[in-house]
Parts: sequence; C-alpha cells; structure tokens
Amino acid sequence: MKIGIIYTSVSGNTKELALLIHMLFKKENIAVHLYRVEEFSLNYLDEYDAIAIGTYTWGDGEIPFEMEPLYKAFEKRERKTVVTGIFGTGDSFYPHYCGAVDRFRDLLKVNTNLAVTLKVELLPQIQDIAQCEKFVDLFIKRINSSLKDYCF
Ligand SMILES: Cc1cc2nc3c(=O)[nH]c(=O)nc-3n(C[C@H](O)[C@H](O)[C@H](O)COP(=O)(O)O)c2cc1C
Repeated sequence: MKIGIIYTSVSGNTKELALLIHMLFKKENIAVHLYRVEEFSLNYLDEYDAIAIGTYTWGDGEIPFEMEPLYKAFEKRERKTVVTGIFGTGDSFYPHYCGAVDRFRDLLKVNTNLAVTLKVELLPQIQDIAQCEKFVDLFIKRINSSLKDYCF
C-alpha cells in the first residue's frame, strides 16, 4: 500500500497543514510519503494506492498554476480504485473560499474514490486539529474499506 501527500504552498499555511496531516498519519503508524508538488514526478502517480492533495487558492477561486499538471493528470485518468482526499487553506475574505479545494473535490469525486475534503482558514490553529484528525481517520477508514472490496 503506497500512500502520498502532494501539496503546494507559497506563504506556508498549506505546508503547515500538510505537515500536521502527515504527522497525524504517522501517529496512526501509517507510512506516508510527503512531497511538495514540484518534487513529485507524475510518472509515479499510478504507483500510489491513496493520495491526499493539499492546495491553497489563487486568483478568483482558482487552482495555483503549479497544481495544474496534477489536476490534468487526474482529469485524464479515471482511477476509481485510488483513494483520495483533498485539503487546503484559503481566506474567507475572498468570494470563493478555498475554490481550488472545491475544484479538485469535484474532479476527484468523479474520477477517484474521494474519501474526504478539508478546508482551513489561513494558518492552521489548535482548534483545527480535531478536523485534521477526522480527515486522517476518514481517509484511513476508506483505505481499509477499499481493501476489503478488492480482496476476494
Ligand atoms: C492574489 C491572491 C488571491 C487569492 N484568492 C483566494 C481565493 O479566491 N479564495 C481563497 O479562499 N483564498 C484566496 N487567497 C488566499 C490564499 O489561498 C491563502 O492565503 C492561503 O492560505 C495561502 O496558502 P499558502 O500559505 O500555503 O501559500 C488568495 C491570496 C492571494 C495572495
């Protein structure tokens, strides 16, 4: 079982969220590879059984340009067996709060086995930890149930 977190971050908010989620997986004794999107080769995407994606939102509710190749890769392939989760940070000052998370969610819901979505306002705070734990818990539960589905 290969699990990855792929994230992007400019000012550090989404990086903190990705690190927190990564740490919570470790706490559950689940090995997860953590990558900034620039470090991740899309050639290896199909090797992963489960992927969590982390993104901030840019422009008017848009996906950051560096996440577009990843978005397009999921647009091209339908992989209903891969478990996914999408998380991100945004600023509710903007009309389309965490719009990039919504856009990934809509795509992953159709083309993958989307388990969970999480939006956090700017830098994660102590009160966000419970939601992050829930993200990890639901993600792991979905992996476990998908393993049962594919074990004949
Ligand atoms: C030019 C610009 C446009 C933004 N547009 C949005 C937006 O449409 N929706 C939103 O929720 N946040 C928006 N944000 C806020 C960022 O997504 C937010 O600050 C995020 O936490 C940054 O993540 P990072 O620290 O990981 O780079 C925008 C920020 C900037 C600078």
